[in-house]
Amino acid sequence: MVIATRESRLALWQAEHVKALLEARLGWQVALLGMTTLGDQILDRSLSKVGGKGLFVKELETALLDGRADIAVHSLKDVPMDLPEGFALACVLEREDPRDALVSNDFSSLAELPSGAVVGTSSLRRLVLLKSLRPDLRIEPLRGNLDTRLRKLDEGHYQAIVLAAAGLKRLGLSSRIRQAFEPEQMLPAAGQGALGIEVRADRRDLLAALAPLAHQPTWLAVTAERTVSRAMGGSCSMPLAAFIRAPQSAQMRLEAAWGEPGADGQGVAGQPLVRADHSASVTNFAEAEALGERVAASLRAGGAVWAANS
Ligand SMILES: NCc1[nH]cc(CCC(=O)O)c1CC(=O)O
Repeated sequence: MVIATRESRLALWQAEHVKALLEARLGWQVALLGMTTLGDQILDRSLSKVGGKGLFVKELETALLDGRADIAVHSLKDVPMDLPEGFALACVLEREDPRDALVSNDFSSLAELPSGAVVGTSSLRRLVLLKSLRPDLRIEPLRGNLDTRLRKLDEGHYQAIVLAAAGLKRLGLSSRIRQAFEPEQMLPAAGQGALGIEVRADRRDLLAALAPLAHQPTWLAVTAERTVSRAMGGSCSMPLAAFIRAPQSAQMRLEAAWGEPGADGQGVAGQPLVRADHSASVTNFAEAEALGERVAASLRAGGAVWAANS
């Protein structure tokens, strides 16, 4: 069994995590195949300008196609809802911490940041959510893997940065989290904190073997969340948050938020976020997608539209 993985520390941790799971639960022998993707190479431009979702997964899928690897492990946040023809998600694992986290060397919360403070993030979602909480902040682009982003903070380019708590925790960097935002403050991205295992759709053997590893409530919840993303335009770089807090209940409440990034990437002053939320009993994928579609329709009715690369 070979796992194709990106070579960032986070991707390697995730691949090792799945390797250990497969060895313990299925008794398999697993090796890792490290690869560099386009998304890892392009560090100077915002992901929204270079193609967004899919950038991190294409090379891994090529390895699955030509048989160099059997499975690929992904952060679901980076994976488009509709995989390319011939690929399938074999399972989604139980979600870890879905929250965003503030990291700073000088301030212990968003509220403590002085007026006009520079906060690093290249996520349009984080930009619009931060701007709605603190319109006075200056948001500056911040790309690169976790270590790079932390280093740029430590070099003094930003007073604070915002990134996924899950990534920091996986790498043993929880001590750097000054504030973990609760979803009511900063709504997470569709799929944030959840890992998925991708295989070639014709690998029935793998689909069957991996099915027992699935965490069904997480899978249903992230399906609903990712349906909102697909319905709004499908790019991972939209100013969109979509999140289900308590997926263990048959009644799932899907919340979403949308903001206007503005031409200068600083948001549009005074413009409130478009918010939508609906609840439904979700016991299968069709119901999850229907819930996601309803929330997306409400966002659009509230004025949310995605003009790519605007
Ligand atoms: N876009 C990069 C990315 N993809 C997944 C995670 C975090 C881990 C996860 O969501 O499972 C991150 C880092 C970040 O957003 O700070």
